[in-house]
Amino acid sequence: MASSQSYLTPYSTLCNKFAAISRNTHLLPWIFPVRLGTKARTHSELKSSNGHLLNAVSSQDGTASTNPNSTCVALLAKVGESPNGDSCIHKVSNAGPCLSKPSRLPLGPTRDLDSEFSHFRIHLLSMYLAEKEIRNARVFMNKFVLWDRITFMSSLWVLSNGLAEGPLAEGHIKPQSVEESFPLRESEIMGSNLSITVVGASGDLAKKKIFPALFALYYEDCLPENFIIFGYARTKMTTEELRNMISETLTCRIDKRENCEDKMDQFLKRCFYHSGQYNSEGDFSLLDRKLKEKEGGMISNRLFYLSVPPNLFVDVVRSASHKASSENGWTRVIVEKPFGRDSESSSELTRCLKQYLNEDQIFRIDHYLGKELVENLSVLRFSNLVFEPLWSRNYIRNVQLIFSEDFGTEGRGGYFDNYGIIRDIMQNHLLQILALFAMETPVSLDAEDIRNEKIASLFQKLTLIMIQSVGDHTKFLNWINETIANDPTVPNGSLTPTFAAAALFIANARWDGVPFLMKAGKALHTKRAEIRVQFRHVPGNLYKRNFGTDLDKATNELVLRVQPDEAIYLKINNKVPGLGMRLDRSDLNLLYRARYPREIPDAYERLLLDAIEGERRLFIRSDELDAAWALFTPLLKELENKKIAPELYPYGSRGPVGAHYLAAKHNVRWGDLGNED
Ligand SMILES: NC(=O)C1=CN([C@@H]2O[C@H](COP(=O)(O)OP(=O)(O)OC[C@H]3O[C@@H](n4cnc5c(N)ncnc54)[C@H](OP(=O)(O)O)[C@@H]3O)[C@@H](O)[C@H]2O)C=CC1
Ligand SMILES: O=C1O[C@H](COP(=O)(O)O)[C@@H](O)[C@H](O)[C@H]1O
Repeated sequence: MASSQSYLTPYSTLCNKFAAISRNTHLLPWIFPVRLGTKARTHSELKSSNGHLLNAVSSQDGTASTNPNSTCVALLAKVGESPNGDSCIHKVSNAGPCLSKPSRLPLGPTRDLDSEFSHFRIHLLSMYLAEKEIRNARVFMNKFVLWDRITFMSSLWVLSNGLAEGPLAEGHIKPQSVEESFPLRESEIMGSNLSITVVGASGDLAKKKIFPALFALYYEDCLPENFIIFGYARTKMTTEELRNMISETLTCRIDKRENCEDKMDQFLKRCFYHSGQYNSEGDFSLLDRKLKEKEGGMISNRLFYLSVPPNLFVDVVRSASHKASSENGWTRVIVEKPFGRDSESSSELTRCLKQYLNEDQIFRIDHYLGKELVENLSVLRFSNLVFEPLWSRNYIRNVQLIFSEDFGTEGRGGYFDNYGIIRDIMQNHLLQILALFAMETPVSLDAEDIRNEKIASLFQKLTLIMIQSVGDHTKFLNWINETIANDPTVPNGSLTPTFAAAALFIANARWDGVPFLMKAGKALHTKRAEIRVQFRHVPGNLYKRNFGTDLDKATNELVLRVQPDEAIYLKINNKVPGLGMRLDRSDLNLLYRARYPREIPDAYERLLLDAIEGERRLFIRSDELDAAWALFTPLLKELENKKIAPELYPYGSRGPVGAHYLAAKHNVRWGDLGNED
């Protein structure tokens, strides 16, 4: 290694190069895919990662040591400095004027640059590069966890532009296994503040779901130490009134535990209110001022939750992005559905949002993806040997996705009449579940790999098959219940369906010919969401005669009950104990409340936490959304253009009988009709 001078001189010139990277927009696409792969970490893992890293450095230059601090000391000695122990890492971390404002570096809101450990690593890497030891630098970098490599690749780009070789090709970066990454929770990075603004704070969803979910996250210590929550809406309200409003809906779900009341008080103290118009940049500017006051000069990361009707999304995003974006941290926006009414309006919405936001700032929520059992689908499939081999047309006869609610459009008739059950439930919640159920194995669990797989292996190959039910035109089961007709918020003569059923097929090798049936309805006899997988008959079944004539009854069925009372059970045939040979259908039953006594977090908790941590896996990417609309738009247009009148079904019933015709046409019997269900 060279003298201290030779390290330091070129290092200082690198500052300008770092500053210049923001103008090198061609670098961003290169850095971007890697950034998407970042994972959150815990503080202790960061520390251990730091040790790992230092060991990697030391093994490079022969100063092998298992102690990060001594490695640090040894390295610094080479540049003529002699700090000791813990102070070493801090000293090196803070070195270099160009790194004093790391979050302004071109990577934008990446968490790693906020960390002093990253500064340290950049510094060390720059030593190698300054010595034109590009090979060593590469080896060094390859030892890093993915998270670190974001920092390093950006440095390498800049440095290699100005130093030894040309820009590094992507191929130089060795893929890192998932196991090797050490997630760091953003909240644990020092000196940053998280500000969450709930836009539409006076509304139903905010009260019912968003504030309670935020409180639950706070209770579980999942929010960063420094966070504030602002409610924003037109309604005139004081902060005190907002707190009173929220406190009415916060459940001490964990009330069996201690401190719930205290925690609630502490949580409410972090909540504030600002009243403003949704399209007023002036009002968002005032919000920005209040946010800054509370953020107290820390790096600010800002999350906006758009809990307002969709026609307000663009106004809010425009005003917020112009006037209330974070200046030194990240800004993210959670958007609630509906994302348009059809392909055209959805693309238009995406186009408008993207005038103000990048795709990676937009978190389109589909709260069904945050439900425990839906999240578990991939685990069940990909980490159990017994299921994946059966997961195809060879063994599966049909798949059923069932959603029912035992209440009608009450209170949301205005919204619902404009959308209907197909847009409200099928095009998003059920289709997303179908995609996760049927996709091919993704390359990794990375958000982009999963979403790519959903698109590539599935959406492009799906066809929606409909059924004729009434006359020549009604190709979709399309029912309306009595209450929508009587709901005062629904215009007279509404043709909006509250019940629908559909059959879909996937034209690929795995699923060819397997019907995927969906049915969704409001005002039915029960509230339930489930996935039912009916397996084929046992060929040449020795016990055939024990089942009578109805062989369907004897097939295995796997049920994932998403709600209520989460469960996974497998219906099997079993011998009834005794001297005779009587067979019985029994369940191998994993009832969550029996197995896991801890309460299951609400979907909104999981999704909010993911958005805070920048994890996109459970959010809808714009191309997924386009594909979902492309599937449903022609059908919706046909229904609406032809003004096909839905048939009535009684409130509280099991829904229209036509759903059975649809199933029968595809040799399917709905699984939710059996006695045991
Ligand atoms: N509620 C639910 O269960 C679910 C809701 N969603 C979606 O979440 C979002 C929010 O839902 P929800 O809370 O029910 O919606 P609300 O209808 O309650 O609207 C939220 C807030 O937006 C403001 N607002 C409502 N209508 C208008 C309007 N025409 N012009 C200007 N401001 C208006 C009101 O605040 P103020 O008057 O104070 O400004 C209201 O409190 C919507 O996009 C909805 O589709 C998605 C899934 C479930
Ligand atoms: O998105 C929606 O979901 C709810 C049902 O959600 P759940 O978590 O209670 O099952 C539905 O009532 C609403 O119409 C729809 O917009």
